[in-house]
Amino acid sequence: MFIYREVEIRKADETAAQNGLSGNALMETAGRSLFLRIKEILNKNSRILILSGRGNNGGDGIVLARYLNQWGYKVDLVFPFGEPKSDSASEHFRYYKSVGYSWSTSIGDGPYDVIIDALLGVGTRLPLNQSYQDLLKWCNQQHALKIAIDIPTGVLADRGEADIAFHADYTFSLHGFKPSTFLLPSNTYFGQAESIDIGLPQDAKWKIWSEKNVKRTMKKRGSNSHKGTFGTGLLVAGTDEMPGSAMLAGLGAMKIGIGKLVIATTPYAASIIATRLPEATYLHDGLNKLAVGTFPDGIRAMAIGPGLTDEKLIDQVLENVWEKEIPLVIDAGALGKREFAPRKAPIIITPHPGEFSRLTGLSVKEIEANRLEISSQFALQKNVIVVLKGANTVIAFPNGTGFINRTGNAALAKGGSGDTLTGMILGLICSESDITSAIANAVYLHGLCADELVKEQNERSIVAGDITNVLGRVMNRLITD
Ligand SMILES: NC(=O)C1=CN([C@@H]2O[C@H](COP(=O)(O)OP(=O)(O)OC[C@H]3O[C@@H](n4cnc5c(N)ncnc54)[C@H](O)[C@@H]3O)[C@@H](O)[C@H]2O)[C@@H](O)CC1
Ligand SMILES: Nc1ncnc2c1ncn2[C@@H]1O[C@H](COP(=O)(O)OP(=O)(O)O)[C@@H](O)[C@H]1O
Ligand SMILES: [K+]
Repeated sequence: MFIYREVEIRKADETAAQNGLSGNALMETAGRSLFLRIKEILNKNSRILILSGRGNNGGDGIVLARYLNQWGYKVDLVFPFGEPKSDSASEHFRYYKSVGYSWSTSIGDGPYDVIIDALLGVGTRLPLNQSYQDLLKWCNQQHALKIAIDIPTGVLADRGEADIAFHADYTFSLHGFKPSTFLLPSNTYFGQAESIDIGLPQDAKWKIWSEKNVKRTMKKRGSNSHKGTFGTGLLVAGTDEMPGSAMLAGLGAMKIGIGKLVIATTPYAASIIATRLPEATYLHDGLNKLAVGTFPDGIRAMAIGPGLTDEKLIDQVLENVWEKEIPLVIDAGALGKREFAPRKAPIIITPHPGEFSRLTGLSVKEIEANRLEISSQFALQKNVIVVLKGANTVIAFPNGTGFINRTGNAALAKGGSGDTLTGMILGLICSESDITSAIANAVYLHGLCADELVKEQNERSIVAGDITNVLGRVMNRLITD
């Protein structure tokens, strides 16, 4: 499942055209593929309205209308803003007319059972003028199944801004998803989003991390393995006031399969956590000890931040460990504004949008409307791996690639779920060899646990501590030989 920005889509079209696969041919494939998918959700007796714009999105609508006509569906093809003007759409319109199918520039008498929006696609520029807004308002008032081609008209391809937009039940995106499918507020207009293959090679920098990826990258442990195989992690977390953050992160790390875990925390926090997590060992007064240069032996990766508040000590600890060649997960209290000096081993930061706003100086609204691009830029500039949390968590790598995670739900919108994730990331970085898939799998499994939990109880009642209770069950379903 691939994600393409407008420029990448244009490049793919251009490359195809330069090498003999014309825009006209691509439009034919797009329209036919759309027909084959859409007919699965249509009824032969339905009255279908296709609203076509003047660009290539409208052209897809024309090809789709031709196939629907050909197969006996009742379809009205309407160009509310005039006849097509792009080359490929004009050619397809000529062919459409030549085979004798009807069309109009005004909408007929309703009611329609299905409205298909082929008005604007990736060429959209906002704002929409009044006549577009009026038409979209009318569409949204109709009691019809609403299907958008590529993106709902009124949203952009790459950014999340949207004012008035077509409120789709389904959006069928061509070649791959567009970033706005996962951004706010645009994603509220897509309904069920699906990607439609149009025969172009897939080489997206951004992908959706899927169950298939998890199954491919997480395997059963070898029978000869021992605790050393899965590494020792150092978790620097928790204070007297927030002992639970260290416990939740600790459970995350241990229950996802770390070999050994050392928790650097306060003696009071340790005394509480140890009753629930006797498997871990404890570095009493850990933050102070690490700040003066103590460091336990044999650590394979470290996470710092959950439940921590003392910025001075945290800065000191980070300075001391910066040169160590172990991956470093920086979360919560350790995510103050910092420079991220160059470092040999990977840095993983796990901000929620509020924390990322402080790190970048951008507003939360701006971040949500553009979370892929902003995380990607930050990852590139600072040479860090960014896990930007929230619905559709983004994982951005310094080489410009990235993943979107689609598991999880609002049950996670509760204190402590981020702490659990930090522990899970630490646990998989220690116990798996590939850091890229380790991070993505931790994020995926964290969300999947919440999806599992809401099958049995209301999302309001689920607490962060429940996540790791179902982690073993969820992993059993995914991890095979
Ligand atoms: N590789 C692919 O993915 C393919 C994409 N195709 C389709 O081509 C579409 C892109 O086509 P285009 O580049 O022609 O772009 P659009 O079909 O999105 O239309 C752009 C046209 O609408 C106008 N426009 C933009 N914003 C407007 C606004 N606010 N008010 C009024 N007019 C506005 C522009 O001036 C331009 O003339 C895709 O979304 C997809 O549907 C397919 O035809 C086949 C291949
Ligand atoms: N609506 C939601 N859908 C999916 N995931 C969510 C949602 N709300 C929160 N989450 C996830 O829950 C976690 C919350 O992290 P965070 O805000 O840091 O919590 P805390 O600091 O209290 O532990 C993140 O992994 C985030 O992606
Ligand atoms: K559209």
